[in-house]
Amino acid sequence: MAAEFSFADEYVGAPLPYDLPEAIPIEIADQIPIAAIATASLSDDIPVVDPIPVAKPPSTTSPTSVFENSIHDLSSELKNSSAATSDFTDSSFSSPDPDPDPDPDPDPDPDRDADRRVQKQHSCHRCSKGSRFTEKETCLVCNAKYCINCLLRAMGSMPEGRKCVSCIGSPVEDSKRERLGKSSRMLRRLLSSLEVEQVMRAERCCEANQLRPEDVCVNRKRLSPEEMVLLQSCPCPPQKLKPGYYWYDKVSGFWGKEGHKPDKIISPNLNVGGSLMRNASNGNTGILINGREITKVEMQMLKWARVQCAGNPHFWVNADGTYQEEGQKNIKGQIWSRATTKLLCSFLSLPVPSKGANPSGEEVNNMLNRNLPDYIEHRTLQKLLLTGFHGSGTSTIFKQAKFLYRSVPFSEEERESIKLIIQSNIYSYLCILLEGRERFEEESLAEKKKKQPHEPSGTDECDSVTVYSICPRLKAFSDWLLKVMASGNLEDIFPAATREYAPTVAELWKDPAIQATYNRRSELLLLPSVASYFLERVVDISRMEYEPSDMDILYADGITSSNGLTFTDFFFPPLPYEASGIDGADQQDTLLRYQLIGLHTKGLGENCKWLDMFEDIRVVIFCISLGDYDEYFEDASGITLNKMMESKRLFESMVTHETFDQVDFLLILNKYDILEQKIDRSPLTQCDWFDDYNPVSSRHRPNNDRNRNDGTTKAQQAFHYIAVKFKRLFATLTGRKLYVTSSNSLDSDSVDAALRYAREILKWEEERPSPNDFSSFEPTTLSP
Ligand SMILES: Nc1nc2c(ncn2[C@@H]2O[C@H](COP(=O)(O)OP(=O)(O)OP(=O)(O)O)[C@@H](O)[C@H]2O)c(=O)[nH]1
Ligand SMILES: [Mg+2]
Repeated sequence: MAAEFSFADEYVGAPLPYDLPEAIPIEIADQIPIAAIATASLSDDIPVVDPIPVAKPPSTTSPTSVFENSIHDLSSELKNSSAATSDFTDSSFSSPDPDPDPDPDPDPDPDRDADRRVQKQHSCHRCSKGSRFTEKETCLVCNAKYCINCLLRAMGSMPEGRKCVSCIGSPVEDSKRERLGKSSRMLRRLLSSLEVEQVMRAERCCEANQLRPEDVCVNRKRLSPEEMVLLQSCPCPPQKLKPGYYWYDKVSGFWGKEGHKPDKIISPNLNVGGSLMRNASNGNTGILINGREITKVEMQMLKWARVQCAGNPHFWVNADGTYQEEGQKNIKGQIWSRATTKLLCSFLSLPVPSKGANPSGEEVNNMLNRNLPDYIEHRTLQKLLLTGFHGSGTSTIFKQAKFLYRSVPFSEEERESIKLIIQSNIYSYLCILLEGRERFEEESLAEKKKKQPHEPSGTDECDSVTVYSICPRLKAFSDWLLKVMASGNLEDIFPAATREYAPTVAELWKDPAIQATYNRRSELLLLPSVASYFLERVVDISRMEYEPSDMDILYADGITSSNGLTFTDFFFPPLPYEASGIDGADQQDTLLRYQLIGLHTKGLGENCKWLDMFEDIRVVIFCISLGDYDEYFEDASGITLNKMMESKRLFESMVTHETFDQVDFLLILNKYDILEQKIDRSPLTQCDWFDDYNPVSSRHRPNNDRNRNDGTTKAQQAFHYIAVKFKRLFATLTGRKLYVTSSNSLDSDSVDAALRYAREILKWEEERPSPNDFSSFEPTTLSP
């Protein structure tokens, strides 16, 4: 070893030998020509990356043979290990080639001397130059070594880390997994630190370099990709998992290699692998824990823990260590209750529950805070894009999602800014009302005049008063406020002055003229329905110490980021009935995280050009207000348009956008409550697109009463009609099926149901047969 150090010290400044063998004979080290080392130093013109993949270097360990060998080692280990494995006859495991070609590149010259063989073995795979002492980088798959001049040509941009181009996509040798993500000196010389970081990240996180689920067998069943994710991302996963055969006791969380005593306690209740076998750990004590015959050391541990073992009892042991005998209902004790038991376990090399373990299974509720490996994170994050026409309720749905699924829906900072928005919104609402009042006053005066054109105007004052008139003091305040708003200078008086004026605003709001104006709110196109909710409490809301309630936040308008994009990550907590008996599929659901991306139409750009950004969206949730059918707005050029028609236009451009040509759409027909309120007085045919609406109706029955023929209400009929209209439109435009649901986004349960429906759609999509699979039938019904 001393020789190695002196060797390295001698060549300070030159590249140090890479992969220096444990013991280098000093004579060889002394013979290395300095020139040979110099060739390994970084040349100024780093070779341009060769885009054409180089031929896969011949190797004594091809990717498959490497992998097969590890399986082979494993099965032979298991075969030898115990009688328990002798009946392991899973024929689905391909038996590895017992004698893989020992040398696919046989030496043509059997007389070549040992030094030359060593030289070839250690020279660069591409240029054949260099010796074992020149710095080289090794392919993680085939072991080919490359010198600094050839590395980039051989490995390209390294999308999966250090692999020859021809090895990309192949699994890495298990023994090399420890090396993943640990950069080498050569790489740091060739690439910038940012590039090195990127390559290392790719090496660590790309899917091809992960342990393959089918290489891990739990309770004699190979894992599926989902089971693998579940296992690796649970709160107490088996650390440093390698290919192999394992047993897992789901009830207690005990985990071990087949034929061996337990060596870990992992999270219980994971639905992975098959059923636990009695002989899983090759025990021969006659004592059973959760159906597995325990080993002698475990029996010893039980005895020390004062668990009565006479008569070979069969125990049920829970994750918290409590145990009971099979067939008996009472808990007999707790294995870990005595401090000495844990000590003895470490003495016997038996696992004890880890501090972080949460035996109650509460971890399911804490999934959001997990630290998932990037590749799992990526695989388990489902993106849902939420958008819709202005005022359709997307922000309300978004806020509901935060309230429903986030433990801290809004930070202190967010609440503070929402508070200011609410306080200033009040003045916007009031101004809409004041403008409306002026308009209505003028109209009614004109009408008055029209009715009595020839009457003598002796009582001037009386003539100029209408139900929309306000007293001079309030009129002066109104004029001043409208002027401030028109000049866009609300910020100048807000919030200080507005606090002062809160009592005047309250007085105005209560004034009969404003109330009369408010009664005609359907004519005030810009007045949101929540105006009265806030105006009622203007004095309270305007106070400095006002803190918006959840309801206030939900109702508040205008909480949208400047670029029109907001997002929130969440997972669906199990519903009460799900939590009691989470089955396999549902357990995997709780693992999936969702990202709700709220996109305001103003962020879409012309012709929805920014939609290209959303290519990894799984479901588009398009929101339409059911109340829009008889509502209008003025576009930029002053043309009055029907809101439902505009919603339809936006819907058409979204569903036909090429980014979403494979993406499922969920249409939320929102504001169902408003439809219920107005359908009786305002026919659906007000919207041109619905002019053929002809519901089966019972004339003498009120809105919410059941229709005599089929038991549906008017609102339900209208909803069905609109849903089918959109389904047909979608089918015509895309040839696909549209999912539709109704909601009232002010009601959290309704939003929860709608978003869970989006989750169902994702599940169906995953189960959906590929287009080539003609054996299954895809329903094409248009009914919602
Ligand atoms: N009655 C009723 N009101 C709703 C419902 N959903 C939303 N609103 C109200 O409708 C108004 C508009 O809702 P938002 O969620 O702000 O709509 P949006 O799609 O974000 O609209 P913009 O961001 O302004 O384009 C708000 O005042 C909401 O409180 C609903 O289901 N029923
Ligand atoms: Mg919004």
